[in-house]
Amino acid sequence: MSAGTGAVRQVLAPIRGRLTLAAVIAGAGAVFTLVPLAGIAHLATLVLGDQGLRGQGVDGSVLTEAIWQTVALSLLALCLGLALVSVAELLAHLADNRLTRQLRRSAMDRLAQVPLGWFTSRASGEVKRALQDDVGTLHELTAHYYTIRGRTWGAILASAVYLFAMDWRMALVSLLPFPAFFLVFRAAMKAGSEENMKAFVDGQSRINNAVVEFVNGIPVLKAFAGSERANSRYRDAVEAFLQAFVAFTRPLVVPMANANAIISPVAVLAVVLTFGVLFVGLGWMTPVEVLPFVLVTPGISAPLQLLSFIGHDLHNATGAAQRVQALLETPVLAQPEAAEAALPSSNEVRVEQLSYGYDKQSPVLQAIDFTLEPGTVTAVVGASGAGKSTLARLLLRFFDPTAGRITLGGVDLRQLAAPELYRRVGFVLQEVRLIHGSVRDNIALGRPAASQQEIEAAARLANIHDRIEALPRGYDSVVGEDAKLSGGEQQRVSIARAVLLDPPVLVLDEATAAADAGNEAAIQAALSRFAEGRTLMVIAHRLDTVRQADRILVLDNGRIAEQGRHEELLARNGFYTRLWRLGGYQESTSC
Ligand SMILES: Nc1ncnc2c1ncn2[C@@H]1O[C@H](COP(=O)(O)OP(=O)(O)OP(=O)(O)O)[C@@H](O)[C@H]1O
Repeated sequence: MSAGTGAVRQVLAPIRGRLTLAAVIAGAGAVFTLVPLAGIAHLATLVLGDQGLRGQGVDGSVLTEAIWQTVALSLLALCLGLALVSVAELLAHLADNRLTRQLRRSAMDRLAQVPLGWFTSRASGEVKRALQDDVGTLHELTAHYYTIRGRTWGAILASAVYLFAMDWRMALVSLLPFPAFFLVFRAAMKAGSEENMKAFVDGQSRINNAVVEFVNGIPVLKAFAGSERANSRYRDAVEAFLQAFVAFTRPLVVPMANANAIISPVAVLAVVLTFGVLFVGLGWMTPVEVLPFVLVTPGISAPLQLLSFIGHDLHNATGAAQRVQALLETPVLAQPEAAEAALPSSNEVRVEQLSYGYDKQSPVLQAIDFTLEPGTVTAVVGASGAGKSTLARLLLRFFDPTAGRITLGGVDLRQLAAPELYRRVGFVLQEVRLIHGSVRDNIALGRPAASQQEIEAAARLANIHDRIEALPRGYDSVVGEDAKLSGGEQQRVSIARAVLLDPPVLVLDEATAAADAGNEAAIQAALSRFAEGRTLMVIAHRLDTVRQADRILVLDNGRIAEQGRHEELLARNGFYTRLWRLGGYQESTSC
């Protein structure tokens, strides 16, 4: 069993029994729908055969009754067969619905527990692909693949058994084209080597990526690279795919055409008739005994071809199942058991011997120690890549530290239930995420029960109330539709969201990054009002925005290089002073 088929098995495990049942019922349905063909052959034997009623000189009324019985039985079998196939389809679709619901729920449950930091390193497109596109691809497999397999195998086996029951010698030769098809088909598949197949699949995914890149990057590419070069990557991907496609399909075309020709109904009929004439000539069979073979054997071609085509569905679903399975197995952040969960005794945050690395080889933060005293402002500064944002994320338990710990009111964050943590520690981060909903919903995200007055008060404090009032539908305007907000305005909405939660501790990461000068002043004013009386950790590139902090931590390469107040650090003439000078700030000690 390959890893791919293993993933399909695992994903389908909850509904495997239902799918098997659906396939068996569909197979039985296919058997019944073949009965009318056997009925026609039987009618011919009744009417024309030497062993039939005519041959034995049976009177007309018995013959008529036998004919009607055969017709009635055939019709009954046809109706029953169609009903069984419909029941099987219904079962498979119900199982598919069940699986889709279960997969989406499990994925959402899982995503609710994965570290928040997991989302920062993944595009939302990746999650959407697994939850929407891949679950959709699995639909083809669950709702159709198994019933089609059941029907095709049912039809093939029932036909073979019937033909052997009629005349085993004729059955043997009539069915010869089918093993021949398999031999040629296998040879064709070998000709389309695995390497070519891999290049074909890789080419397909390169095109997908290039399309996304092309569409996302059109404005930048056009502005900087000129419209001529804008789509060259996409064109290259299309060309490469075309070559891979030709390399993959060229060796397949002739053998596949041969394979399909061998089992085309005309070819199968030709074989049946040739041997039929021969067997009749030899006196092994009567012409009417050849009829079942003429009627039934060509009917095996279509299901067999279908069987070879639906192999593609399985192939497509394999990749989808692997991605869904990977999403369902994303490592989660351990939450304390209700009995183990502790409540913080204060709002003091202590960071003790904290180390963290996104991967084991390269530590991003090492042996960090500091305390956020209640009611104080601590600023974290440092060069780009020093680890400032990582420190903020650890404080919000986006990840757990590799070594050391962070405590809130004496309780390790790992022992604190997530709602308790986010009730006490609010945050406004670089990447503002507004949901597709009204501005009111966006502000009240953490406290849906908040009153309109409370929401407006939060928006006023965040300096965004007047702007919201000016929107076409005020607080009911929908973000991205009639509420087109600039980066700085979105940031103020996210500040209002944090304000409404009224957390005693606040982590701000580059809160002014997305703002222009006017917006920045508005944001600064909002933040200083909001921060009043709270424990604040602010991360900033702009040193002039943090001069009034009670303490400044200067991060260098994941370690605290210096700490103290602005004046103390400047007086020290060390790393902070160099950063200050590099920033070109005029004023030195007064603030
Ligand atoms: N999700 C991630 N996965 C892997 N490495 C990461 C991830 N996020 C950040 N890093 C790496 O960790 C290091 C510290 O990054 P971090 O964003 O914390 O620095 P920073 O001081 O906030 O930088 P900046 O001021 O430019 O935002 C960098 O080398 C960065 O490449």
